[in-house]
Amino acid sequence: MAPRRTVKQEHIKQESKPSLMDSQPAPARVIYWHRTDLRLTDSPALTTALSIPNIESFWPVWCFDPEYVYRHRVGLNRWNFLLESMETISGEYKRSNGDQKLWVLRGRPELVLKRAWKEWGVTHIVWEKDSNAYSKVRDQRIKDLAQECGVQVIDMPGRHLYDPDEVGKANGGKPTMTLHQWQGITKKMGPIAEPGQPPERIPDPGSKSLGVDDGEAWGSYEGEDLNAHIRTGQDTCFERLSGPLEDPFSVPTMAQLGFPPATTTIRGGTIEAHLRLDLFLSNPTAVATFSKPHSEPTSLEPSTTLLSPYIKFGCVGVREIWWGCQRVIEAWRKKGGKGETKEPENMFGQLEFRDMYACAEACTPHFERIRGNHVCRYIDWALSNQYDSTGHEISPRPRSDNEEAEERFEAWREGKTGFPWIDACMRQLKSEGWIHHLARHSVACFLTRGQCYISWERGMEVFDEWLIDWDPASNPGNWMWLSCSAFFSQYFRVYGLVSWPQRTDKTGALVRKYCPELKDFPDKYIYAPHLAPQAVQEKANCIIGTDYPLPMLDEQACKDLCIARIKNAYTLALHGDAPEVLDGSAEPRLKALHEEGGASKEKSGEERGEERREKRRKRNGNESLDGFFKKQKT
Ligand SMILES: Cc1cc2nc3c(=O)[nH]c(=O)nc-3n(C[C@H](O)[C@H](O)[C@H](O)COP(=O)(O)OP(=O)(O)OC[C@H]3O[C@@H](n4cnc5c(N)ncnc54)[C@H](O)[C@@H]3O)c2cc1C
Repeated sequence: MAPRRTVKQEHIKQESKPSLMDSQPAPARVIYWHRTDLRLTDSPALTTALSIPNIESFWPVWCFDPEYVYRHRVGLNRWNFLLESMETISGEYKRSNGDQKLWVLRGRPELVLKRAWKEWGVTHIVWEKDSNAYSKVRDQRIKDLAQECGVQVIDMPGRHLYDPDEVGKANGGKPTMTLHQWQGITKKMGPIAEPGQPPERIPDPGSKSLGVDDGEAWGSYEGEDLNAHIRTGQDTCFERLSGPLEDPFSVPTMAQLGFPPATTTIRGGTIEAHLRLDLFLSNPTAVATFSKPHSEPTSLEPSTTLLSPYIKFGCVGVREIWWGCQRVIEAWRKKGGKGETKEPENMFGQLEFRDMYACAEACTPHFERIRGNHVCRYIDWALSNQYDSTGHEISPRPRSDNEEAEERFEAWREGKTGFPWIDACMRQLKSEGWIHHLARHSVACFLTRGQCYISWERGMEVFDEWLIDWDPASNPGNWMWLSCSAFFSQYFRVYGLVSWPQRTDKTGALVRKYCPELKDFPDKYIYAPHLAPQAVQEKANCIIGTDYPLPMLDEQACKDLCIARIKNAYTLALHGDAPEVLDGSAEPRLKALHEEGGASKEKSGEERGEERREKRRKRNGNESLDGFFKKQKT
């Protein structure tokens, strides 16, 4: 086992001034600002906050930010998960100290924090650092404000195995584009820190009031409410900074936000997170032999850990998972366990992928779109973002004149493509807020390079809204991977819409659950009901074309067309920051290539490379993650 590395404490400047009376540092009044770190365990930032000398008062705070509430599309399931996670940690605080809770301040962080600093005489604010672009801008605003107000800021990494900014620096400011590259860099950065001990007792809060707090525009928001379409009731969330008079500083409810109940069965919070982690760790063989490519996207019960929503909201620390797996596997080895899986398939590989994307995002401007994104290949997808002559995205987005693409996109989103595997995955996503990784592969491949040739930006937005585990690095990163825009280039490997799900479930259980109109079809036709004879359709009480859609496109013909076009885009070899992409001349050039059809006749570098890799794999008998994909029929 790697040597224990403890959390560095040098961020705490010991500059709390000694009082004149004695050598004690001046009393510290500390706000711990929770963001997506809703846990008390494995939190270097919280540990640091609690080790500030001579704490007189301590407030764990959450800023309910109107920017997040209105400016970011968030589905009901993610809202619900967030609120449950906030309630749970509030309860944890209360259990540690009856006077404590999560102090929820409703309004813009720069307004409500400033108010709290002033009213509560705050000396320090501490938070877990985020590396994504949005958080960096927000955090800098708060840092500047804190400096003006004489409040000391401490921000500590802790969300990832390694600080993505530091990994990026060690990589010369460049994004990590392969796991191998990320591993090479982090190997030199020392072992992954072990999770620290959770706090024993939380100090008392000082004042429990912020004085008169209504009448101010704490939660004012000028822009369009992007969640208006899911609000069914009145939104009263921001009426007062400290929430309802009868329950001050409480966690908002779905009803106060004007939302109806969520549909997901996935419960939020750190208790649930640890139960789930313990359950996974309780089966050492499963931990040691975990193999992502061999998990089952068709399974009704998740065949992977389903820890992602908890990791997203920080209900569990990544180091707890990492070291939990290490310990279980070591004990299993000692007992003679055999057949251990390796990176990237195993659980360590999964957590490393997350870190790899975080570093890529931290080092890539405009990671979430094509234009201006230097790691993303330019492909002339349908329904790409539209920009005006000054380079600003046109908003609200005009409907494209490519009606066919608009209709296909809508059908994909609503689970009405006529391909039961795709439809079941999309309906599960909408209803549960989570789908298996390989289900994500299937629907993303289908929408982009597989059949529809629609921009990954559109698919990513739908995931942004519906995933509970939405992550600003992993979501665009994986969409670029799946669309062969970055990270992965074997665009000729396309998931079969029937053969792929059949690999792990010939009976179509997931389809029967999420597309109940198909539930009485025999197994033979469950993934392609349009091929069933009329009599079979009648017996199943479902006429294809009436009760369930006909396939919206020809799978094979569209696949061939996509491959040919993407090959042309690879030949053109432009990325999102190329002058031709920025000035709009790339599109006609690529369209001309499609019309000539020339490039597609020759084998591309990727295809030739793939042939070489395949030969090597055959020689070595080695099954990599990609090798596994190759095995399935396309
Ligand atoms: C198109 C697409 C979009 C995705 N969007 C997101 C997203 O917004 N947020 C997100 O957390 N994951 C995303 N993923 C990655 C992955 O699908 C999920 O992390 C995983 O399915 C979560 O389930 P789990 O916790 O059971 O995973 P497990 O297999 O049990 O893995 C454990 C943890 O490792 C991490 N992880 C595993 N695979 C990946 C991966 N490929 N990329 C990044 N992290 C990974 C996650 O934190 C996950 O919880 C996306 C994948 C695709 C193909």
